[in-house]
Amino acid sequence: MKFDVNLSILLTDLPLLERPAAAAKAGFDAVELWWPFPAPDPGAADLAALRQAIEDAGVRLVGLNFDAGDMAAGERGLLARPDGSDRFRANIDVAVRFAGELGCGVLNALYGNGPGTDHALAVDNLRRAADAAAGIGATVVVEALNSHENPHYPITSSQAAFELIDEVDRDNVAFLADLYHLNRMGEDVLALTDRHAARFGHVQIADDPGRGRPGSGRMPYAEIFARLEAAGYHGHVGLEYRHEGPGAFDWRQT
Ligand SMILES: O=C(O)C(=O)CO
Repeated sequence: MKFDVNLSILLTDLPLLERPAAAAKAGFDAVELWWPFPAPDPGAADLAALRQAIEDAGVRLVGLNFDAGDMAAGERGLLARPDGSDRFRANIDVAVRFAGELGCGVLNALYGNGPGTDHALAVDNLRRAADAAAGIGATVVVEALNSHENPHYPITSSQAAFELIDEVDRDNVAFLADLYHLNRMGEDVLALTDRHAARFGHVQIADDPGRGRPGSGRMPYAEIFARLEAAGYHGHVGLEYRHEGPGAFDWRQT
């Protein structure tokens, strides 16, 4: 498997611009990020500084979330939010350009919390994002989150995500299989992988319970990786778990 480090949830004891080099030092050649800025367009200087940090570290950016609002405050996307849609649209070209400059082929568009989400707006915004991403040969992915931690997020199953993706009807829109969220929702992630890996545009992992590193919970990750390979998944697997202190990546040696 090809693993990448999510720099928005791991290595967060370091300033953002030091995290790509820390990921490289830990033995990785790829990273992913939630939109790391408080605005849809932070300006050329901030974008250039982040790009430089990634390039200097010698890692590839393989996944980037579009601006999803204030994640720390609990927001989970802008696609379907009438009060966030303008912000999402202002971010589309900025995020796609940044991804294009770094050769990043996956952009994640989170739906947005209810109440008051507008499904037709989400479909329209996803089409706009997909059409922009097509210009750099990238895929836009749709993610299901677990409702225990995200009680207001409407897309909480692979089925709901597949339906949205089908409705958007663009070749470059796929499923982000976050196996932690799906497992927490009681989905059989092994069966899902066997049946639907061809629809996976990206995979993210954490163990359940706890959202820690593989081995900290009860998910059968050795089997999951074997099944992803057997099902022909060739993309990256993003490490999107929480870990404090040393040993965040020790499980890879076992
Ligand atoms: O908010 C989360 O938990 C995510 O996985 C976002 O990508």
